[in-house]
Amino acid sequence: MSALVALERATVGYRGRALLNGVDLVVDPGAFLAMVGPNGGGKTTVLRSLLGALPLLGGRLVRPRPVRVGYVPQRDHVDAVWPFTAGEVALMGRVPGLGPWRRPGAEDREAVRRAMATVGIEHLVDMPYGEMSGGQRQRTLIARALAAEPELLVLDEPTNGMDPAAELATMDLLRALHRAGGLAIVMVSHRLEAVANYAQALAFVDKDQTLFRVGSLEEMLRPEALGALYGRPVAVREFEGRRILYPVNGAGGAA
Ligand SMILES: Nc1ncnc2c1ncn2[C@@H]1O[C@H](COP(=O)(O)OP(=O)(O)OP(=O)(O)O)[C@@H](O)[C@H]1O
Repeated sequence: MSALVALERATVGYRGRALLNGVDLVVDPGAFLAMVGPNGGGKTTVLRSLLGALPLLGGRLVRPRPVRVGYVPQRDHVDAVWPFTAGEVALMGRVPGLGPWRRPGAEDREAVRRAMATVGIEHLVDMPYGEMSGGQRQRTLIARALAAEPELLVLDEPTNGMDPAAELATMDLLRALHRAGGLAIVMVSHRLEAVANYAQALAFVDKDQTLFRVGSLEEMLRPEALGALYGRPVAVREFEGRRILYPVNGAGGAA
């Protein structure tokens, strides 16, 4: 089965200045990949390069066929004073497929209703976006992306600034979406622990360490890979079925 999209030996950066070189990244149908790294480490830059939104400075972006992508931007980057209801925001996800001069029709409204029901906010369709909680806004933005009926859902820091309960609820929702429909998911997070119980593959990104490394969850949670990201020993333990990460001192005890 061919990849949905891939970067091959890519150099990513801005205005001729490379942030990272030699980036190899393959997104297969049904993948669940999380890109993790410190703030400013280059995660969004790699994501934008993968989506073709930022020209590569070297290497290749491979797109074997057109792929429908649903993009969920960072919540904080979406203006909360938009004078729109949740339903109207979600309907924006249909706009790229409408073509010029076509107004949304019954099919578009039905796609929006389905998307809002999928993320559990069908009852909030008439609520002003600006009056929603952070978690509700996140669901609205995910519904907007799902309304486009994507094969690949891309999310930039979907749990940023959320309390632990809202973070878990959002990650549970993404897992349910992934399991339900063979949807491929690529997401960015600066918190490894937020994604270590959900993603199937991880990419560690930190331009300051010239680090770009991608592998299966098991591979990337080994001490050696974690040490490369954090610059110190980090251990993973399972507690009540969930992985927990914590720094350890040289002797192997908790720091
Ligand atoms: N449009 C731009 N032009 C020039 N430099 C940029 C641009 N956007 C981001 N950068 C720089 O690229 C580097 C990586 O930024 P990027 O947003 O990719 O990091 P990130 O890992 O996604 O961070 P965060 O977790 O804070 O969103 C930063 O030093 C940033 O200042």
